[in-house]
Amino acid sequence: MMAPVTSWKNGKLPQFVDLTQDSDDQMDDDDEDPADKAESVETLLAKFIKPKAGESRPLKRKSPADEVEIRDPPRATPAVNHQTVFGSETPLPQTNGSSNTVENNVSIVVSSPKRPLAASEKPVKRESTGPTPKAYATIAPTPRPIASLPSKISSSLHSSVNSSKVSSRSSSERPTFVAKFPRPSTSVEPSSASSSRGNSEKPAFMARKETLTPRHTRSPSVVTALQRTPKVMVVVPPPPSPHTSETRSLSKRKINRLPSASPESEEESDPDEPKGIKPKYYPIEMYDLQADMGRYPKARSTNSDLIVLPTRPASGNGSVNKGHAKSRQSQKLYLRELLEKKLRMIQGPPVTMARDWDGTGNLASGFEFINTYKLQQGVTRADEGFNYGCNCGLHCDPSRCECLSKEEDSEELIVAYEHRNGKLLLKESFMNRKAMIYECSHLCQCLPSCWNRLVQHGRKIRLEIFHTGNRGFGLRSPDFVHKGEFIDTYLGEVITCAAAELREDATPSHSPSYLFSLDWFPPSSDDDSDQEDGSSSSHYVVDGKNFGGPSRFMNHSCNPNCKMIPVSTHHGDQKIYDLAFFARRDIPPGVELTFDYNPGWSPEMNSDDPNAVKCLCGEAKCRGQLWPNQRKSTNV
Ligand SMILES: C[S@@+](CC[C@H](N)C(=O)[O-])C[C@H]1O[C@@H](n2cnc3c(N)ncnc32)[C@H](O)[C@@H]1O
Repeated sequence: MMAPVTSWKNGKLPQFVDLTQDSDDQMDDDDEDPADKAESVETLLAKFIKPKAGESRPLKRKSPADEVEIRDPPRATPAVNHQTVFGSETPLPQTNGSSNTVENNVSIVVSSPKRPLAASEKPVKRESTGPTPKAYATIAPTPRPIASLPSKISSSLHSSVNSSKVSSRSSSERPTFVAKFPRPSTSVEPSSASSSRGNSEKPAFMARKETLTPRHTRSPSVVTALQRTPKVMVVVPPPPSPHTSETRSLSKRKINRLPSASPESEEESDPDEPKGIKPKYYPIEMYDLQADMGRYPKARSTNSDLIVLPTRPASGNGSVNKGHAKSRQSQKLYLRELLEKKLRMIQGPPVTMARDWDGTGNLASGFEFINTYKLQQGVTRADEGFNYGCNCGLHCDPSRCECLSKEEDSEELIVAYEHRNGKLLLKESFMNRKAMIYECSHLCQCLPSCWNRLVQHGRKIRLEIFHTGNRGFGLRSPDFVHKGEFIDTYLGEVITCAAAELREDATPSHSPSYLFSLDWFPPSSDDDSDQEDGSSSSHYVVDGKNFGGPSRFMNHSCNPNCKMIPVSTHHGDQKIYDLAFFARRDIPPGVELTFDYNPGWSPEMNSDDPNAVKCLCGEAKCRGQLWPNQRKSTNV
């Protein structure tokens, strides 16, 4: 087996040596005194044949040329990344070392003193938003509805808020689904996974190995050879990955763990697709051929904890080889298992897939469940210094808690939750209100059981994804859901508005939409300009297409049983907050959970656009269309 060994001499790029030689041998050579070079061949042979006591015995001598290369100490670091893989140092493609997902590399600055800010400090901070304190300071006072501001802030802003803007800013207009998701191939921001792999920079040794050993092929000659010489047939280990040691170690584990999935289009190379599921890289077919010959049981033992979940369909459209009903069945079972494993990763009470639906292919392999927002490039949370907590003590006082917002033109505080039916539920009076809920945060002194903490504790009901038959998947609960009960939040990738537009442009017109604007607050004055640090000053958008939570499957109804309300636990961040769903009425078990995609709708808003997406909610007073605009469809 060939593998690279680095030569650092004069900063040269790695050379290749025969690794059939023992690695100790190399070490011996490195430690060798230069005088040894002058030793005669006879002396070396004598050493080799009869080593002295305590002397390590070389297994094989290298050629002089090799010795020179290896003996040089590693003084100059070559211009490649190195990572130890299987005991040898493997050069990796040079990357900039950064991930494109902000999730990994964005630094959220947390103010060191976790104390509630003094009242005099807060209003100044509240007036400004943006990713950095500096940016916030330059932004004009927020024309935010007074009624939706926490009391601490609204009092100071009251006089400065433009009332006409307030009235025109009806929250019923937002947030709404705004656009559509992208196709994986037209990623706006390259995903961290694909960028970190840097697979365009495949090292030379990798290319050579692939050329020399085309092991995983359906070629009849391979089959014949296997049948002729079953005894000597071995499963050849995978070639070295050009990527990372992590990829490599995952590959090793997968050899005997993934079921026999035979993707239709092996030649199609999706850079985001984990290579571990491709026979091109792993001897899946070899295994099956051997199993066919009775060498070992066909069903491989599976340790589900070690299965690496692919994020893309095994073949272009998630379908399987039509000619092989058997493998199609096993693929189906595998995808079902895969989906169930993914569902188990969702935090909280179980989320299941209805048993009567077996077409889980795309969903299983093309979607990832997440438990929190996935911040993407250009998206930053507001500095923690802009956050604050109340000083009610262990138990918040609803008559003075500074986290609460105030009624418009009133000093009365808006309390969102109350205890009913032994549960903490949304107050009926809040149901028709157009206001954001400000929950207590980690900066408050109150207990986790505080009545002003609900959404932050997460989902409490079980959920089931099912297929509606005419509107793609839908969501329901096997539990009785009480009126005012919190259901779940909408999750996804948080992307900039500009990125969302690009994603929408790249999406065919008849595709479902998973984009949800975080535009509760009016845009700042320099809306379309991007900040120096790469972040965007306009609102963000949540895209639940590729990553999301179960609520991403909630369909629209013109008579919905749920309502989306924005909820914040970071009161100084006007760009990132939760989109929480609450039950508008009691919902019996098994009834589909729906909400209004266009809550600001009025009859005159209905367009004659023939491309407007038809609503199939089936309600008596159905509006006939989901949105007044085109390019959305029910074709899911
Ligand atoms: C957030 S997704 C909802 C989940 C989606 N049904 C699925 O299978 O992934 C929104 C898309 O679902 C479809 N949809 C939702 N509600 C609908 C309705 N009432 N009538 C027709 N299509 C609907 C539309 O294609 C819409 O773009």
